[in-house]
Amino acid sequence: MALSVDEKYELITRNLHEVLGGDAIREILKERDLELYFGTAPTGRPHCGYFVPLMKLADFLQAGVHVKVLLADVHAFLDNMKAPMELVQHRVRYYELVIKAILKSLNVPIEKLHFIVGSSYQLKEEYALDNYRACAVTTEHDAMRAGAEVVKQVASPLISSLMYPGMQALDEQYLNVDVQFGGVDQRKIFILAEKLLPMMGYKKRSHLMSPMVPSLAGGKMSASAGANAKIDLFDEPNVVKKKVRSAFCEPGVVEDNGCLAFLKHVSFPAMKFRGEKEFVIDRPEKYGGKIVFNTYEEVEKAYVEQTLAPQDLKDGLQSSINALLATVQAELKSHPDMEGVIKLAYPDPKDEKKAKKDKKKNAKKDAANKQPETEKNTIFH
Ligand SMILES: N[C@@H](Cc1ccc(O)cc1)C(=O)O
Repeated sequence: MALSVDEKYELITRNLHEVLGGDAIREILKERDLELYFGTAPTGRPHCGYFVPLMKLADFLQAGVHVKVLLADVHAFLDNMKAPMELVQHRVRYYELVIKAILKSLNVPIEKLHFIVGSSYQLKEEYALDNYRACAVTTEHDAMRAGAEVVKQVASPLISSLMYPGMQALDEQYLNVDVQFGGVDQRKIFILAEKLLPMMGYKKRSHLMSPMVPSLAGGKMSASAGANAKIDLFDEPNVVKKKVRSAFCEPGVVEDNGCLAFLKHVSFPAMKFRGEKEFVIDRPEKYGGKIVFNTYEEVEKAYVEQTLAPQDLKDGLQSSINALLATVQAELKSHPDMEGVIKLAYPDPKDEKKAKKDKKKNAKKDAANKQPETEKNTIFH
């Protein structure tokens, strides 16, 4: 069934924290399909929090948007070498498989989904020159501010981390899109892009931002949340159960409640995509029996009125996460060499230690031919 412009706009912007340039999006939708990109720096290992932006990608695809996923390998390196160059190519592969598996599990059409690796165009002459042009009109102060919530903050910022925001802005031009989508943590970079591109003679793009969803431990879902709060995509059902059980979930309180947030931003939209109509909490008969909800709003209302207890909410949540993960895992495991991909992308720290030791040994051997390394890995100290 073809969607109207209003229906598309509603689907594209639902559950977002902020929309910049919504009018321009509407105008384009009247004429043609929207072109959008979402960039992700393959630094760590994606966990269940990753479902939040991906649910939005599902909305975009459902609304007929051409979605480009930028696997930002160069950015992963520029950000304080969060991912060393040797590892980043392997992580790019893992991220692509994960994103595809998740979107497939939601039954959304993926013909309009494309993956682009940053280094495939960011190393070309034209981009490099534009990057220098961007550097020539961006102050150190503005670059620092733009990256404050994205790039790792250190006492002596590296030039690479200052180049990061400007290059993210340039990507909008080089990926030839109408819109960039990301978490609201990207806001300052988006604002920089809205100023920088017109200064360089390029078109200003619209920006869509998803909210930062609290983790199951309460607080922003980020690398700083404890390991127990993060559910890995390969976690077994009993591990998921345990992690959800230990989640922070204050009775009757919606704020900072990672369980409710996950239900709102992931479980309910996922259910609809998968054609499941009801959210069922299988409460034992002696505690009142099964509870059925049709919308997230109903769950929230019951929770606030305290007719739904945290324990029961968690029970429903863990079974919904496990149902989602079951299809994602089946999809990922159907890859002929999933284990090999993971091993290369996330080498066992023990093997890494050994590799480092070997490297040191070798380095000592040819130390005679080499200049001495500085302690801090900087030029002046
Ligand atoms: N800044 C994004 C990654 C990204 C990199 C380059 C882009 O063009 C877009 C997004 C992040 O924090 O994950």
